[in-house]
Amino acid sequence: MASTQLLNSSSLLSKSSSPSPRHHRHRHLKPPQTITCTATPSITSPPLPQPSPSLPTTFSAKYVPFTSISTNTPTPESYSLDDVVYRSRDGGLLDVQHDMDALKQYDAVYWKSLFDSRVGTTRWPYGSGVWSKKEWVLPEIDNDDIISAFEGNSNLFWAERFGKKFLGMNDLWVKHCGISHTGSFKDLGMTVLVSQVNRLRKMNRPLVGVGCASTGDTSAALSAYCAAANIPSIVFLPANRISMAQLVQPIANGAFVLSIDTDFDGCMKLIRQITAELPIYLANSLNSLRLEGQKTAAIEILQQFDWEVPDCVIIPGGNLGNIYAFYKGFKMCEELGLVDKIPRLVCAQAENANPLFQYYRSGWKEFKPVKANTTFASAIQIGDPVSIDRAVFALKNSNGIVEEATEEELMDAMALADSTGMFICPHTGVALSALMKLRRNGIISPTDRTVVVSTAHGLKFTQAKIEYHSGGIKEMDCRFANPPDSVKADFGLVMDELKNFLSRR
Ligand SMILES: Cc1ncc(COP(=O)(O)O)c(C=O)c1O
Ligand SMILES: N[C@@H](CCOP(=O)(O)O)C(=O)O
Repeated sequence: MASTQLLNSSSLLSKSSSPSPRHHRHRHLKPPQTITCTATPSITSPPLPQPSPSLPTTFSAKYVPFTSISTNTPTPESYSLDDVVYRSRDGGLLDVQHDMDALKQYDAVYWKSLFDSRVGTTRWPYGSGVWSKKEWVLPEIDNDDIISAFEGNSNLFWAERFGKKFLGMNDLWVKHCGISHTGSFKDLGMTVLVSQVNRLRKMNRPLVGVGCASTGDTSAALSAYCAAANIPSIVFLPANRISMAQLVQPIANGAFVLSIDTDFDGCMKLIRQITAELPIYLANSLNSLRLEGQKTAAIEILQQFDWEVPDCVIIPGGNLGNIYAFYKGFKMCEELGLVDKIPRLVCAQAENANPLFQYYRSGWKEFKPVKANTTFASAIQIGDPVSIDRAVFALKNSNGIVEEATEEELMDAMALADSTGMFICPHTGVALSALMKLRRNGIISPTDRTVVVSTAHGLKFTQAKIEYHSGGIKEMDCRFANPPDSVKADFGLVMDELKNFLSRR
């Protein structure tokens, strides 16, 4: 039932049968103010500042070795975003570096006004929460090459009841990145990556498809965006380790799906080897393009708070790209003067897959990959995260914290959140458990403005919820289970049940 609901609600799928969802109407029209090949800032509303003719009208970005960012050392090594490259010459990570000098020519008021003016519009592609920040994301792409489902602009939910009831907090927020086209935050990165592949294929670059290893969400996003762009997608899934709802997504979207008898880390190793051999573009977050889209969620949070910076942001971590993406989004806002500080970042891991937590607890002495054990937070069952260096950098530079959650803690937290009207995924349960611990030990105070990043839709994880609420999980009390009562179709018996229920309230 969960998967049916998700598939029915996907606007990507309905696109082919119904050619004119509201935001596609303008796609091939060029309204006077639309930016085309260059990223000329364009503003027409009277109160918005106009770029002066003497200021730059194009922006650019390139790949540089991540170490040049983390050590703040200029490097001659760089690559065009049109190159197919995932690693620096010495085998390290890459990062997308924007021409900050050009961006700094415009003041903070300009950027805030520009971004705010695009929220909720139907103007292609700026109505997307990602592409509303195009100049900071992928400035040089032609608008017609963009593959978007108007992702982003997700609800920043005031978790009033959860905060007050369980934590004594009045300023707790949940950023629902999972309420999205394919049901997770991966849409934010995938629109950027697939758009760039679309551009490269139009430039006749010999890319036969796009591939990823996945614990479920990356593959769902990849296959949907590729289907929309008519680009072949190839996904490697760890056999029997992802939810049925996640498995059916790439299948339905026409991906070539290999269910492989290994764990995620094994699939990741294989896809890296395959993409080194074949002209298949790598879609995992090792590819730094993905993080450019994901970082917009951080910018969006600031925008939703009228550019006030929250005290703390808690993010569940697996392959560890997202924690860096959030850091990058916040940092860019600080560097360009939109805010004057960044929030404290917390990365939350499942105890059963906690290599970052162990590294943190050792005082950052030595990183050791782990064999990730089964966890209800199956999308973060990852023992050898590719973005470990990015995550450590983000945490060290944000006074960051790493926390972990046991299976019982994460499932209880999920059940408690659901009981206050949310319907979250187990990964968000991990983040909420971390928050509960940090509140208990006083690191987060009752008045701290705190944002928990919810990464996937709860409907993808109904099986975990069913097991919890039926109380059938080994060695777990399932304290907050709410199983249905069975009763015969008899007025008196139904009345008895109801009286019983009401007397307990
Ligand atoms: C639902 C969900 N939450 C959290 C994560 C963790 O994100 P990251 O791998 O960027 O740390 C993932 C994927 O790994 C995910 O699918
Ligand atoms: N949770 C992820 C794991 C892969 O992460 P990625 O961000 O590197 O693609 C998934 O859904 O597959």
